[in-house]
Amino acid sequence: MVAAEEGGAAGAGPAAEASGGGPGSADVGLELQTLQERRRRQFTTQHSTLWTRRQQAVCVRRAYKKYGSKSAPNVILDGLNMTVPKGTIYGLLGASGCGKTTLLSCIVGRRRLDGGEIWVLGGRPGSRGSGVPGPRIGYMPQEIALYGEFGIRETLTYFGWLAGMSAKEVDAKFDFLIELLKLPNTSRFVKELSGGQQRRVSLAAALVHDPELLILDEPTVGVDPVLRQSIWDHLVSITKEGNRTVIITTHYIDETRQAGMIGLMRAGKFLAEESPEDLLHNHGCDSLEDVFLKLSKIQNRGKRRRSSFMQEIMATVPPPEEPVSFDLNSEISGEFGDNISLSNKEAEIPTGQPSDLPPDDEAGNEWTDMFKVAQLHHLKALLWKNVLWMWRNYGFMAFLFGLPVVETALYCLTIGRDPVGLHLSIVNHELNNTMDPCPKHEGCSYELLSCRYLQHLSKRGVILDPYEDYDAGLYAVQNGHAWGLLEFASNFSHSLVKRINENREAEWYELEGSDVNVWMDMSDQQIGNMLRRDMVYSLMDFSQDILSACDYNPHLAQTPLKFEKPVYGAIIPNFRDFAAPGVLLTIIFFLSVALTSGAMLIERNDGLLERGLVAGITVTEILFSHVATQFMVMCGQTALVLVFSFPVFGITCVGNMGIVIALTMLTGFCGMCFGFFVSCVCATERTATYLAMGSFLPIVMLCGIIWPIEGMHPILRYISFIMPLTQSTESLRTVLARGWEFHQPTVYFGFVSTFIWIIVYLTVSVLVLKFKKG
Ligand SMILES: Nc1ncnc2c1ncn2[C@@H]1O[C@H](COP(=O)(O)OP(=O)(O)OP(=O)(O)O)[C@@H](O)[C@H]1O
Repeated sequence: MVAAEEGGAAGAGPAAEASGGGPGSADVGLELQTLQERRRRQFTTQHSTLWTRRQQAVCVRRAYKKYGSKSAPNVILDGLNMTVPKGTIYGLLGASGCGKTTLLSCIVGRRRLDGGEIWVLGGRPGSRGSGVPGPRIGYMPQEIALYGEFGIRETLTYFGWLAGMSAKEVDAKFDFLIELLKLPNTSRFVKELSGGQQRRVSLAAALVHDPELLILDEPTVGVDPVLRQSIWDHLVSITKEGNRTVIITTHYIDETRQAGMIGLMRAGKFLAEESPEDLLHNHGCDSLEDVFLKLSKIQNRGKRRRSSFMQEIMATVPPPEEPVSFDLNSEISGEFGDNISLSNKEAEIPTGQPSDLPPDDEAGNEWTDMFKVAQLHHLKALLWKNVLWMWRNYGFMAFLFGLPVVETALYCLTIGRDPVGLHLSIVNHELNNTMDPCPKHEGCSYELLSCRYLQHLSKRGVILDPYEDYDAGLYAVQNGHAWGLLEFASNFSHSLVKRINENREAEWYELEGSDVNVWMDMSDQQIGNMLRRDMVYSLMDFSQDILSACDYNPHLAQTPLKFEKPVYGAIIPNFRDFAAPGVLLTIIFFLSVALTSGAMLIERNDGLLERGLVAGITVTEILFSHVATQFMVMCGQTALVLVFSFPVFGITCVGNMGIVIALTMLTGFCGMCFGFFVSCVCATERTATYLAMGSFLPIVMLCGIIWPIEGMHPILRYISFIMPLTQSTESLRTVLARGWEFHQPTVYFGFVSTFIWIIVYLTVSVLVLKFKKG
């Protein structure tokens, strides 16, 4: 209070003297000199060395960060300076949306600044050997970022293992944290806990490995005042010895009175960075909220020149009672005079030689970093977590194993079988336009040949509907009751005999009378072609039947084009066998896409991936763990698909089953990599779903799965050549239908192409994950 009054007097004095040039007594002169010296020191660029910056827990200098495009940037950090001395609790305060989370994510190395520099625990976040991200940090993000299907103990075990703790060490910490955070010691899943309890589990996960730097983004939301106090007490106790530091953001401004230092953030800068006592004292306020309001108002007015802004602040702030010595090692955020930071934090600067600082590497953007060897304890934690997640989501897993079976069965039961029960309208004038059934004719008879032909046609499963006349028969076709109309002339049998016997001498009316006029509904190509095929085959059967019955050589009825047994494939090819290779690979490929992208997006969108990355796991480790666990699932799916395709539904396979299995599994692996790629390039599940679904039909159409590539537009043929499933489909088809071995180029090219796609997807995914930060 005395200091404030003195400050007030001192603050008023110089201004008056400056304007009025008052009496020059020795005392006043000395005071003025002291004051000027203090101001000079406070607003002169501070000397900050690399050494001093690395001595802080966190040191941010001239941080600049924007979102959005260059033309319309949303500047979040605008030349911000921040200094968090070791062993302190640092309260980061500011209005919602001012950029606290952004700043924290830059500190933990998950976002990059667009300008300026950050030092965390003596190193640059993300640089080799800095330990940041890594177990030196405990990070509690704003979102819950926990696996809902895990229990509390499992959650802590996972994060403990990630930090390199043993199961015993986690167990030892478990009871303490349960007690500290008043968590229910039950086996209930995290998703079954209340919102506040979930946040406390999240806090426990950040505390479990006792990190050097704790970064807590709003840890006390939804926590009752008593518990909030015990959390603060714990934070105070862990920082007491000076080797643990806490940065905490909160919307309960007044709880930060217990912090060692407070940074008030607004409009991309700090309004002040002081201890709570100094803030209250220096600004003559009763609450930190008032200080914040006051400084905000000043900042608003401070659109004018910085010097006048500083003058105003100076007028409200008293000088320290003791003149302080100028220390080159002192380190305040306002080293460039941006922050209104008035206290000398000399006392908080650790002295002595720099202790075992990590190497001063540049942020790890090197290629080798991406593939650095995985750490065993990370892999252990990740694999355990993945398996546990699958175990807990057994409904989803049953679906993943059931779906390929259902899809394969559906394919085999629905595609490629000949349509049956098709109707044809028959107008037979040989029966005098009656609808009487045809009498049955056998042996060498030339009577009612139309009926004899129709007998052969109906043997092929076609349903023949007699109509009285042409109009009625055609009407049935036009209304979709029949797929075609066959009309026989009244002199059909007679004309046909003449046509055969008299051959070149036959009259034109005899030729016309022996024709069967056919009007087809060709709106369905498959049905139309199949009926035409049946009519032609029936005609051949009919001719051979008559010729045999009348002791002629039935060979006469055949066309001179004689199709021998095909070199490869069946005499009557089956569309199911043609499409099967592509369909099977598509099923395996897209199931793997769904599994991988789903699992990855769940992690990403719930902040779990982010949290894991801050805990120090690498992209390679995540990739490896997912590949390992999902590969097991994919193997199961592949086995089911192959068993149902070949032994159960009898899809033709004349080739080496080993090649079929290998190629199918490789394609599944390629699908996993595509799923990984989808989850990396898509921000949300919705965009990932659109991408996965959007890519389904183009892949199916372009890869020659439902129609031969030779029938495509010439330009698309080139595109098709490089599509992920084209070569593998061709390769599998060749193995299944031709029985070719691996040394044939068509076969091994399927493997090569799939392998290249795997490399492409993996490389892009790793690059995106590596570089897609803020
Ligand atoms: N990925 C992003 N892309 C674009 N803008 C973003 C992104 N992340 C944050 N922002 C914007 O940046 C600003 C700062 O966000 P940030 O989450 O850092 O604020 P905050 O201070 O943590 O807010 P709160 O206290 O509400 O959590 C906000 O306006 C937000 O909309």
